[in-house]
Amino acid sequence: MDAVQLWRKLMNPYTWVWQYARKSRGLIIWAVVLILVNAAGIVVVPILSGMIVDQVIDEGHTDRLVPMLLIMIGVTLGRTIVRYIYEVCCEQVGQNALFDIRHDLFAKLQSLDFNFFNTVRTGDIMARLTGDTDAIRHMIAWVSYNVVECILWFFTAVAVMATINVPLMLALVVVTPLIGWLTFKMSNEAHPVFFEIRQSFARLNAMVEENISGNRVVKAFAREPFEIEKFEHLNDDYKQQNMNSAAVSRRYLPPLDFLASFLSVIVLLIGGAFVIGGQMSLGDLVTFNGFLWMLNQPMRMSGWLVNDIQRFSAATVKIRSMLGAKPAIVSTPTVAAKQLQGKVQFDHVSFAYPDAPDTNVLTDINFTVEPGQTLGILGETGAGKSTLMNLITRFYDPTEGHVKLDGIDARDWPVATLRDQITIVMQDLFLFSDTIQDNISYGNHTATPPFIQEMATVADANEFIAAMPEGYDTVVGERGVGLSGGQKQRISLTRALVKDPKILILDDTTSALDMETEAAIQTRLGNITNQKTVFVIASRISSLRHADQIIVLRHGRIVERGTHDQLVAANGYYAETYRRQLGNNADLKGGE
Ligand SMILES: Nc1ncnc2c1ncn2[C@@H]1O[C@H](COP(=O)(O)OP(=O)(O)OP(=O)(O)O)[C@@H](O)[C@H]1O
Repeated sequence: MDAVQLWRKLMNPYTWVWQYARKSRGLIIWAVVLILVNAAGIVVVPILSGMIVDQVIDEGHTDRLVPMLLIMIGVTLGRTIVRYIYEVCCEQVGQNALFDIRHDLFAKLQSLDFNFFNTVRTGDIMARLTGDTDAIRHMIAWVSYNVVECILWFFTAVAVMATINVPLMLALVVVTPLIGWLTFKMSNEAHPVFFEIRQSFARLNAMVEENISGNRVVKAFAREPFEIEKFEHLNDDYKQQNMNSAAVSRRYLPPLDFLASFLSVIVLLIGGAFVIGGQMSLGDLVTFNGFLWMLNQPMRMSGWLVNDIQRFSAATVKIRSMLGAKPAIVSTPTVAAKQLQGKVQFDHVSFAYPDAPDTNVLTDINFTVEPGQTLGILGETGAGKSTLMNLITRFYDPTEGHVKLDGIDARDWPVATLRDQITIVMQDLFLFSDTIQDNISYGNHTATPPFIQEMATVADANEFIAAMPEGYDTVVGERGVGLSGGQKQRISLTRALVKDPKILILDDTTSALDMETEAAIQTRLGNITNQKTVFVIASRISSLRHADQIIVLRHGRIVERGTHDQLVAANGYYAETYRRQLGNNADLKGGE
């Protein structure tokens, strides 16, 4: 790697963060000006201290004491105010940048598809949105001005000392390369440690997140001690990683401190000799002593600042990797957004999930559903039913063949058009922590209350919602805590119906309901869905029997297809399931 490449690599995190900070250029300019003013003011007190010794104490100009003291107080006060203002400016720049970074991260999250969420754990994502973004804010709001201050103080001190006594200044400065070398070594050692701390924090976060989401399973299996042990293990790892970082600091900070203290010794020894030899006044020695902390402070700070810079650098890697993640499904439409008619064709479609590319979950699927028709899908668990539906909404693209909507490949439609007009009621029911009303109107904010109630009646939800203490205004918890499985299913179905899609996919939507409720819903659904193309995945024949076509999936292939009567006559898996369910429940027979 040549010097230019190395420089680019080192500057990479800063050029990246500059995109976010540069919007606050005005504040940054103010901060820089004020930092310079502060650095200029910092020399006043040591210089005046020396002058007091020489002119007031030594030469007896006592009348100069009060003005000098007043100037010292005034400058110190002024510097305090100036420092306060630029600290506020830097914090503001940091918060502005943080706001935009969080915005971009969240927008990126919305653009990523199932492939990303299948592979990255929620806790890890949360760590990026919290700890990592804060490391960046800390860099802009605190580390940045401290680094500038340290550099300015150091060189100002060196410059002023050079005007007083060059040999003494050189004697002090000669120690600094050693300090630079120690700082550089510490930085090298700290970098991997900080990366590990960050990873460990993400693991801890992911575990806690999973524990909270899965708290019912934990309690049901009385596995709290196991969870605590698992947490302890990760907690211990996090502690250990932080201890490792502290160990690096512990190794380097004492020699750095020692070198800083050594500077006082140099001033006293060499400066003292100059004073005794008459080459320097006592006042100048006092001034030199006053400047020592301006050499000292940057050296002491440098170790900590390097730590913070490493943390910043590790955080940018993680954040940028998420911002750079590419969704597999991208909208590159060749047709304009328009109303779907509802025709769905699968043309020699095969599919394998990206994490298992050699295992076909669907193989050579062919069927056509005309607008307004209903397709019923039956199949054993894991046969590929949900996967089939995920291809219609373009949550995934087929590995082979074409999924066509109104005769056009799904990849040629704008993704937003597909998702807007195709609604899927998933098996994995999710309700937001919000009112039932807002959950139901999630896909259609303009839905009127009478329409919502009408759809809730179709889904057999109106009655139980109305009976709740606050009716449609009842707040349900994350994942619909406080509702039964069947109630959640009915609210999810209402939500889908309120969106009034052209294509409706029901993935085992009524499985938690009793047969009578399910049959009532089916009848009412039949009345309102004659203009829609409907896909029904179900394990109960009663939910499938009225479909225009039914397919049976096994190991990702269509093994039977036809109407209810044809399939019963064919005497295959469908007929066998039908007879078994018929034997178990005389109602089915009655429905014939
Ligand atoms: N994200 C994924 N990555 C890899 N394999 C997956 C993924 N999701 C599902 N599968 C696999 O694909 C196959 C089909 O799953 P799918 O959920 O489509 O079946 P299904 O017929 O809907 O089952 P069920 O009736 O249990 O819901 C299963 O073998 C499953 O393990």
